[in-house]
Amino acid sequence: MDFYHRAGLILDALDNKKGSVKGLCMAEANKGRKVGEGARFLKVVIECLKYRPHIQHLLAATKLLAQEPTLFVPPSSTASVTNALKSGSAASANKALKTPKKHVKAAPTPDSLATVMLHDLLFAKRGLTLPKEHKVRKKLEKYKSALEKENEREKRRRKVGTNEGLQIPLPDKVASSLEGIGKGKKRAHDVDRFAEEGGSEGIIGEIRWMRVNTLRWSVEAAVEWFEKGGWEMFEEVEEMLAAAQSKPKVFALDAHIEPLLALPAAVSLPTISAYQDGRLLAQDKASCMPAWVLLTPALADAEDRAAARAAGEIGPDEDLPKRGKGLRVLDATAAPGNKTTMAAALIAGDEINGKVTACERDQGRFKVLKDMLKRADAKNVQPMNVDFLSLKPDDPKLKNVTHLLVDPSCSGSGIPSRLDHLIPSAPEAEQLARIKALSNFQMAIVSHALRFSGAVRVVYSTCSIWEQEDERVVMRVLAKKEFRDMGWRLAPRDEVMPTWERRGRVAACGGDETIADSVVRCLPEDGTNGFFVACFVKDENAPPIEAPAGADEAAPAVDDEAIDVDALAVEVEEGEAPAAPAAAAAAASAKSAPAQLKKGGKQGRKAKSGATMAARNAKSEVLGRAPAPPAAQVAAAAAAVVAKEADAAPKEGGAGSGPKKLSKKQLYLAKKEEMKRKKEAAATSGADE
Ligand SMILES: C[S@@+](CC[C@H](N)C(=O)[O-])C[C@H]1O[C@@H](n2cnc3c(N)ncnc32)[C@H](O)[C@@H]1O
Repeated sequence: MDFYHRAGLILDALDNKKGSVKGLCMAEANKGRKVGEGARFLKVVIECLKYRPHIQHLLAATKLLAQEPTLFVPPSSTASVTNALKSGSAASANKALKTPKKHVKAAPTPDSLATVMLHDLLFAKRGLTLPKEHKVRKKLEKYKSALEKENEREKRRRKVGTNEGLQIPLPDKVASSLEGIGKGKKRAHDVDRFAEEGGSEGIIGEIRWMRVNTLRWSVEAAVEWFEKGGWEMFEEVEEMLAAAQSKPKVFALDAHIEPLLALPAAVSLPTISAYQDGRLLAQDKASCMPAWVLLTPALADAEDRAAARAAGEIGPDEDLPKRGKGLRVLDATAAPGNKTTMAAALIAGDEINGKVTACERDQGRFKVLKDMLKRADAKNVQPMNVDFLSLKPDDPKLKNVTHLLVDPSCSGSGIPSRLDHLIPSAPEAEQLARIKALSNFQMAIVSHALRFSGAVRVVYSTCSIWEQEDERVVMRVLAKKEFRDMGWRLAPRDEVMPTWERRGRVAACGGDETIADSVVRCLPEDGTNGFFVACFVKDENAPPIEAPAGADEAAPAVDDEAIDVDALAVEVEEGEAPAAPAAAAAAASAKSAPAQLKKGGKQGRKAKSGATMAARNAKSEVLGRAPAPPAAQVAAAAAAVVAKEADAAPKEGGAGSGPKKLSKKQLYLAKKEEMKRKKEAAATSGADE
């Protein structure tokens, strides 16, 4: 009965807009820590939501709740007293009152509990999972034939042949992304992880994004592993998608983010052993952007240093950070840990010797974060179950924190697979009030990050498509004299995914095109979740920037200091969304999609990184391709620098000479290309003969 109560509680929480389907199922499962429970809740709750209007009809038609007022009232709960009193049953109210306090548990409403139980009674293959002698079961069985009769009547009335016809239909893509939940389990806890990640993370439209966890593996090893397993690699995601029509085992390297691979969405995660053991992680491309943007300059510097060391220009240990003196990242809002583990992977290793401090306020989600750290083998992360806002930005222990990730709770309006259409939406005014409250909360979190004494780079991101949570938060920051006086400004486009075409909305930036161009937007038509990324950089030596025109106008007239963040605590869980106000949603998706997946959208890191750009050019070279147009435009300046550097470099043989040392990946690609050429040559000569 406990499972039914808890599933009923999830339905109640959904009715009260306390979170997303997935978020609430996982939160409830985390309370019990029973392996596989998250997936079980998710499956049952989704099924109940699909049947809910029909079950409501059955309850009304059979008058079940009125005839059995205490049947769905759990005895040992305070709520049971209220519910029992409401139902008019003195006996059950008395019983509830006598229950000792220590056993008091939250109780689902009779309506939600009845929905879950009727679902199992009528529609689940296994039927009700209660012992045959259980009182509730015995009573419900008495109503079964009346309920089934009404069910058949309803099928005839609605002209549907099967029970499935009585459900609220799910869009194909959403339905297929949920199909694998609970199936193909190798180890029982994989089922929960799959439920957590499989529904939304990593799978967008036709693509399943997988990040190579470089804490456990390398991109080269991953490529080799896939190819050995009979998978064909494609240079471009679009080509891979075209090939996927006829071949299931295809993959591509992402054009913008190095450790990212694209696979066809139809690929089943539980069948990929490298996913099972944490060498591959399911993570949407957009969700990889914040850590990438935060750390690319540091990575480029590290590559420069490594190249100089390899060339003998600096000593083997020179410029290496001393023990404990590496880069310090703070992830302000970390669970479930996608961005934390990515940041940890990017800065691991001697050259950067980086560490991440990961804050998570929510206890249940903190457990999820710790699981993820274990799975990713992220030993360079210190997780803290703490409210980020309670940390002192001038705490001497945190003075080495230079880079911060700020990915606060948001409306989640950018996530297409959230099943929002299964839940009745709140009135528009209520939705707008919630978005405004979220925007204030986000402003409070990002403001707190900017106050950290050592901070020089702060990336702000949301999986929302609403301007109030995106550009307008940025505009509020830029409007604040306090931050401008500290030297904060927006990082320019060439540091923030320069070759990603979809940028911020100009109107939301008070008409300032430079600001809009400095930030990144993503939409599902780009092959990602809806997402937003902005990067603030501090330059204490440069004169403070001016407040941008329109900044005050764009800023809601709410003082971010006066927010009761705790009051929002439940409302702002990850991925929780008010349904999109229709007009805004339509406007967002009507915007034409840039060709993000097209050839050559290569992400240039910092232009000054000759080594990094050289790596990219070399990759194009070994594959026998000229850089394709969009990348070429943006990378032209950087490529020129590289070409100049290459020209200026002493020729082979001299000290520190020769072409830049090829990275493992370049070597791998070169080797591969050579083999391909040999094969082709052999084939051609054979044909010639
Ligand atoms: C959008 S999620 C973060 C997702 C995460 N960055 C990732 O990529 O996996 C926001 C998280 O912030 C947490 N959170 C919200 N307010 C917080 C606060 N004041 N301090 C610490 N964590 C907070 C929420 O509990 C939630 O887990």
